[in-house]
Amino acid sequence: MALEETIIQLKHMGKEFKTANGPVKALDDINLEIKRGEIFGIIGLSGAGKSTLVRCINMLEIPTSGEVLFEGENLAALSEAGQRKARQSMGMIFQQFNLLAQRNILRNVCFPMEIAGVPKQQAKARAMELLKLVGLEDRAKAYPAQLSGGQRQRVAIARAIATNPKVLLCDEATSALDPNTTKSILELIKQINRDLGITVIVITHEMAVIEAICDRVAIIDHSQIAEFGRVSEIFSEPKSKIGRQLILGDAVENVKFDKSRKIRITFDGRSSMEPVLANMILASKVPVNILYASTKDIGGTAYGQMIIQLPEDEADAARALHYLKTVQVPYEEVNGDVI
Ligand SMILES: Nc1ncnc2c1ncn2[C@@H]1O[C@H](COP(=O)(O)OP(=O)(O)OP(=O)(O)O)[C@@H](O)[C@H]1O
Repeated sequence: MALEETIIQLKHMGKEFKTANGPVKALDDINLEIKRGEIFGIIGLSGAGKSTLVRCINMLEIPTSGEVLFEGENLAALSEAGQRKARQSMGMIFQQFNLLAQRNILRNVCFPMEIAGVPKQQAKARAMELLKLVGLEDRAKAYPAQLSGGQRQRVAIARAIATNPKVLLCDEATSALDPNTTKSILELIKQINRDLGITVIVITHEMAVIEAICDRVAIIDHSQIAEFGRVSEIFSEPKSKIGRQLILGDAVENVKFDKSRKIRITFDGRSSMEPVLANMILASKVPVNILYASTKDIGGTAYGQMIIQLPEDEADAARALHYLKTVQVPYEEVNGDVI
């Protein structure tokens, strides 16, 4: 699918909360464009402003500055009916599922359709279809308490897409789930994006979630966007400090290196690690020391960084560097302050 058309645009958006202890700036000058049909990730540490961002997108919060455009229209300037329509175009799922405990799961899925005025029988038939889509058609009469966490999130997904939204907002939707269940829920979200063409916005503090399903990602830190771009690009070469911490791990900051000459090799998905290292050793004719490595395998290719101690002999070091240049593996010399 060509991801050219912008569905949501945030323009200089800011949000400040007034509290007893003075104003709290939750978001500051946020600029983002989300394309129709993509899976867009927003990642950041706790308190960075992720939830506020998503709540501004679906109008649960009103930004205190800037604009949110949905399909080119400023949400704040829409009539009440227009805002209702826009809100119905965005389904949302949460970490704690937020199902109605007194309703069985069929009636949970029917709920947004009831609010939208869909006739009862029609709503029921659609809810059954959706329960089938999420693999729970045989549990229609069960109550939320009788389901596992993963099953509850499946019901929440069915409910969120019941009114045919254009966007699905997922706020830490897998944070309460174990790794296997997380995987299956992410697969379901990906399937919904692919088969129904629903744009997905994923809010998470977990890199693994971004790696698993997102096309592009924005890293948010202290209320601002630190960097954004394609997941493969950000993962191979995070430019912001928070990006490097989230992607490469912060351990490298705490490693003490000696005074020897060192390089950082960046694996950006074009090269796989083992042949590069083996051939570099062959080229320099001396073993090299790996001082630090933080690499990930994303879709079969290597991303991340390695810090290597160069051979003491200048000529050996030059041969090793020459090899890296020849095979176009990016590297840079680093000193004591390696991050
Ligand atoms: N209703 C509110 N009133 C006052 N301050 C708020 C409110 N909502 C959020 N904040 C503050 O705004 C900042 C951003 O919070 P937000 O919940 O958006 O972060 P987050 O990245 O989603 O974090 P978490 O992952 O912990 O939920 C925090 O400092 C938070 O305390």
